[in-house]
Amino acid sequence: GGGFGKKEVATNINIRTKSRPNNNNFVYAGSIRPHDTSPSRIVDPASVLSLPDYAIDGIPKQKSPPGRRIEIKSPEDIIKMRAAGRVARQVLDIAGALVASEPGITTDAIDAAVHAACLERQAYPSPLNYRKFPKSCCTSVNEVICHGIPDARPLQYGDIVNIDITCYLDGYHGDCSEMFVVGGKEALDDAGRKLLQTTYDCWVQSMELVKPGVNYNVIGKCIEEYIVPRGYSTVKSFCGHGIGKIFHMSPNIYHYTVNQQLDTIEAGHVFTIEPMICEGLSDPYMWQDDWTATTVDGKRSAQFEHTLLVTPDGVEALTGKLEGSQIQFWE
Ligand SMILES: O=C(NO)c1ccnc2c1ccn2Cc1ccccc1
Ligand SMILES: [Co+2]
Ligand SMILES: [Co+2]
Ligand SMILES: [Co+2]
Repeated sequence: GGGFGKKEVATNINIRTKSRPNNNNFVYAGSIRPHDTSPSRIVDPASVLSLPDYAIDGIPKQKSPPGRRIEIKSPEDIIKMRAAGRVARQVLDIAGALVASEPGITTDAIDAAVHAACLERQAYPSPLNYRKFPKSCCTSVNEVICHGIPDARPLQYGDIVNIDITCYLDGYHGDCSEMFVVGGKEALDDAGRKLLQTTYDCWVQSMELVKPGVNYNVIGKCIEEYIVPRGYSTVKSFCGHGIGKIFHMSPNIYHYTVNQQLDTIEAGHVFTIEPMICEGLSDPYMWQDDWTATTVDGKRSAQFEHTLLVTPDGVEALTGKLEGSQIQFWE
């Protein structure tokens, strides 16, 4: 407020280019290093259909349904979540096309394109200022497990990068991510191809199990039993999550075997499955920025994510690929 015509802008986080904290004795596990981040992008509230409750102060306020109850979406909720999921998919496709068409593009430039693509669709880029996160998407390269911050680092030939998009459209979030290979399949070593193929396959198999009446624990069991015999590990510190009007809500979705009965999957539940699969150890190692999680051993990690709606006879990926979506070599 205040001032004539001064627009209240979403995000009041620091607006200076921030050189990343990097006191010299921090030991990095792999070869990725933090690069400078650009000033946080702003959102004019008039340009989006609605703002999430954390947009100004960074603090999510809506609470999940009481207890660990899992929300059953109404028909109106579902219509709006399909729209949010479709927008998230469109934005992810735009980001992926940039990786293919602009060799050497920085992850910050990808973030700028994602930010613009969200606003063009009157959607708010959900990660922006969510618990003070400084950017509009996550870009996680090679040994970065998740929540990589878009910055001035140019993508390099042979990098694998997860781009994680969440869009808030007209009151509902849609959340999806996918891997991209800088330079395409020929730029990637055989071990990298195997990592991506195995991660994709365990993810698809776990989604195919989703239908009413099944226990949530089948998801993690399926993932872990598929990847461990193939020599990989699955990250336990970050989960999939319920999603709707709230970015993260119950239930937690575990990507590993939990030896106990969890809740039962029911029609109308909406949640993400987003396994993070590692070549080596799956323990996260936090950078000094408190966001970026890498593997402890510097080996690579891969992730895919869909927002899923449980239907009476199975499951629907609300962020599923569309007519124009690029099909990747592992699909
Ligand atoms: O579901 C997610 N991606 O699929 C997801 C979960 C939690 N926080 C997230 C995301 C994406 C971006 N942030 C922002 C952030 C907030 C606090 C710590 C680190 C990152
Ligand atoms: Co550099
Ligand atoms: Co996501
Ligand atoms: Co998610």
